[in-house]
Amino acid sequence: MGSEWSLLGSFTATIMIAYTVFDKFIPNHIRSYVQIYAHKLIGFLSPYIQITFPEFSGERLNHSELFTAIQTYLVQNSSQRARKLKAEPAADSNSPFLLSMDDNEEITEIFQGVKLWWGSHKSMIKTQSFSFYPSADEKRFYTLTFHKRHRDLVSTTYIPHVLEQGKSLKLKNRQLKLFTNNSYTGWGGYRKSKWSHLVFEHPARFETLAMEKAAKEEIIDDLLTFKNGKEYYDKIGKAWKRGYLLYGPPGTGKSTMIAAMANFLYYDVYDLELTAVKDNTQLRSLLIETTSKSIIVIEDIDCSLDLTGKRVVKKEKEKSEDAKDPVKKVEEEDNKESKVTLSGLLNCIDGIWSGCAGERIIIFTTNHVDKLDPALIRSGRMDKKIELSYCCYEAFKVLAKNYLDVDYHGLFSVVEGLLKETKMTPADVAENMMPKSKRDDVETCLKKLIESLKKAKKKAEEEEARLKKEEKEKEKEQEKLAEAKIDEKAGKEVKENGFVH
Ligand SMILES: Nc1ncnc2c1ncn2[C@@H]1O[C@H](COP(=O)(O)OP(=O)(O)OP(=O)(O)O)[C@@H](O)[C@H]1O
Ligand SMILES: [Mg+2]
Repeated sequence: MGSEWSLLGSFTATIMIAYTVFDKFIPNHIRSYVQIYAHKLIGFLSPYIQITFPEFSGERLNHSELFTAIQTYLVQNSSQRARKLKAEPAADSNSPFLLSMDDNEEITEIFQGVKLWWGSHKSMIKTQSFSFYPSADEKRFYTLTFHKRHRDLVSTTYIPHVLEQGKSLKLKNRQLKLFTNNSYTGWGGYRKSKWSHLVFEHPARFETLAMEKAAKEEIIDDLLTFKNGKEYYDKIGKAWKRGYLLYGPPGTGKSTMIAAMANFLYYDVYDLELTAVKDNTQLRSLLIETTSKSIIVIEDIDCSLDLTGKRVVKKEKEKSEDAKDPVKKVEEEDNKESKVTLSGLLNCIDGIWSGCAGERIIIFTTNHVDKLDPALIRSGRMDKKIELSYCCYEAFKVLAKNYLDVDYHGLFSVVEGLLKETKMTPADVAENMMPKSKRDDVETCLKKLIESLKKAKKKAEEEEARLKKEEKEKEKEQEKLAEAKIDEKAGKEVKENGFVH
């Protein structure tokens, strides 16, 4: 084994020295010929096979999932064995930093009695243009070297094993992310991503979500069935996705519920701001870039999209004036209204979207469910519609536990009675009940809430009385108008016929 290792080491070193000399002193056109023949010669002489795994792949140089899985696998397996290590901040993990093998370092691994060598490399891409993204010009890759008699074992067993281990380790270590879409200013290649992300650290959980217990359990069951439903979706031949529509007045917990869902399922959240998407093509490429095990959220769908397909057209005169001003022209380009149409969105939801790897949830929220186009919310697109409404007694009890840490208090019955007669959102109940200083005990907080509920009740009653009064006045006016019309008609008849009925 030792001799094999040193043989490979000296062989690699010779090749590297030769390559450096060659890279520096030989002109480009000769270099490519020499490279082809040198590779052939190495292939002929060496009993070893080498596989390269580049960091970026494909025509658009997307980040390779393969590379990421290997990287995770090697971080776990190399830190004990490599002599040259590098420490990097762990953006995607629970620990503050990660140790992995340094660039141009190699480690050996024995798999089913077979020896393999992993190498970590970095090369620079020579670009002419000045770049603000120095790291984008670095090309990183891993190499896997093994004897050619193990070709089958490596390709059919070892590499799949590494990928599976890497992916599951990543899943185990990862932190949830909250993605937001960047407004389009030329997402150019791999340098500017379509999505930016932060670590998702919302504390919401189903236990702290204020709503009726039965409704909550139904949603949890639904989510669990979905999460564990891969085989079922395969069996029925349906894409593994689910659509939810959350609707209700502001402050009833729609966004909070989305956070609770993400924490419960351990899915990333993609917060899709439709107004920053210029057209259907961009929407499609954004959705294609989302990963599985994610929730895609479109908040306030009624406000984000012109559901009738009509666009606000600027007056021609204003347009031509703006066109003369170069600053306004640039601003206009940037602020151009979103041209995402309802049909584009629907196509994305059930067309392209279905073709993506599964395990995705899409959630729409709205304050005005009646404003939505039926096509958007029909079954199959929105599989479950969840109404989040004003605070009920059960929801209040959850909030009291969250905010005051009490399960019961003598004043609860007063609150219960008032909640039956008054509409108050969970957000307002929470705000009114929250201790404002250290001196505020449970009773003080509950009394404050009762006071606010009474005020809200009085206000609602006054509002109702005002509306009733307005209605009556309207009715009276209409009656008067009708009477005046009858009088006018009668007057005309007298004039024309000269008599009264
Ligand atoms: N059902 C609830 N359970 C627990 N907390 C709630 C609930 N509803 C509202 N809250 C509290 O009120 C705040 C606002 O709620 P949230 O943002 O979820 O409302 P929303 O329905 O998304 O409102 P909007 O329609 O304005 O987006 C939250 O930060 C949360 O603390
Ligand atoms: Mg919200």
